[in-house]
Amino acid sequence: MNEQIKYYFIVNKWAGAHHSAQTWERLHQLLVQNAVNFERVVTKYPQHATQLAQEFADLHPQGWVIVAIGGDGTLLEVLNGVRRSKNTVPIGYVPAGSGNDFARAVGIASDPSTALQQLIQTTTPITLDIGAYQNQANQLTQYFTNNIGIGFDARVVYEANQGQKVRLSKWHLESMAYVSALLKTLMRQKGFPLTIDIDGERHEFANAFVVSLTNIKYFGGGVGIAPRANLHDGKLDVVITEKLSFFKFVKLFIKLLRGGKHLDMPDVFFKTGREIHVQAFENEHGQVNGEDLPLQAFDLKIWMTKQPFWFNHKAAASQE
Ligand SMILES: Nc1ncnc2c1ncn2[C@@H]1O[C@H](COP(=O)(O)OP(=O)(O)OP(=O)(O)O)[C@@H](O)[C@H]1O
Repeated sequence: MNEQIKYYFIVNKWAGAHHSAQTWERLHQLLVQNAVNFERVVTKYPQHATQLAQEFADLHPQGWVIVAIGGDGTLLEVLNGVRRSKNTVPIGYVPAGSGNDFARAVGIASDPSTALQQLIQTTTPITLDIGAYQNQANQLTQYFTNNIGIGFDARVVYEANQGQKVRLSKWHLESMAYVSALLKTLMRQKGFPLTIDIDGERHEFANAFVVSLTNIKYFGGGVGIAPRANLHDGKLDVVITEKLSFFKFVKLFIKLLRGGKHLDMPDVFFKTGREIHVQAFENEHGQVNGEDLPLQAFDLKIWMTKQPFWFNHKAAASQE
């Protein structure tokens, strides 16, 4: 434990289909038992974590770690707040969401109490790749730890978020919401025209369907879309498929679930790159870190940058 470090916990009690509130009660007890020096704040509305993180980072340039407690969406909000600050503050993360893909990718324990122990035993920050993007519609620079998706995966997120997830969570069946969203999207999502420039090389797709620009191996709660993703190489992994027949899609999905053999299929486009410009010319669903982006004709510039995080180095090294 680094005695000099203090922790500012930003708790999203709405994450994990509201189970995060109980998780925080357990974590709070552990913090008190371990005499950890901390403050905490609870988010009051969506995007509040961004404001809280920015304000705190502005006032506390040194000696603090800002810790997101929630899912990948809460981590995303905290990251964007920290990046808006004039100070560089390391980010910690305790997974308490439904998907928790970032934790899975970097080796943070899925059990929140164990993840908290890992956090408070950390002594120095680790710097990892993150993605930055600018939507040409608003020119605002935003950041992500996990991935951006356009089309299929984004629509699954959108469909799953249409209320069923929270309703089903009462019986711990939130994964059913994703299965139902997946089937619905498979039937409804059409292919769309897409142009992508990867480090200056142009690729065109008449019928894009799955478009994943990813910094980590997983999306959608543990689906290994990019098994070769590396958080130290300064590159994003780009995985694209066009609309396939139902049987080809099932074949792809099986390969995907069986450890990433899908990248070798001729129907799958895979490249890595540092600077990406992606344009979809029709209104499509989008997602970033599992959060809906408004339906739009996407025109995004994406590049890589670095962010200090606060977690166990050994766990991260095993992801290289
Ligand atoms: N007080 C609040 N009231 C309502 N929504 C909130 C509040 N605070 C945060 N949120 C929203 O909760 C949403 C869910 O967060 P998050 O993604 O962290 O959890 P999750 O969806 O359960 O997990 P995962 O993304 O890992 O599957 C985010 O969109 C966030 O903006």
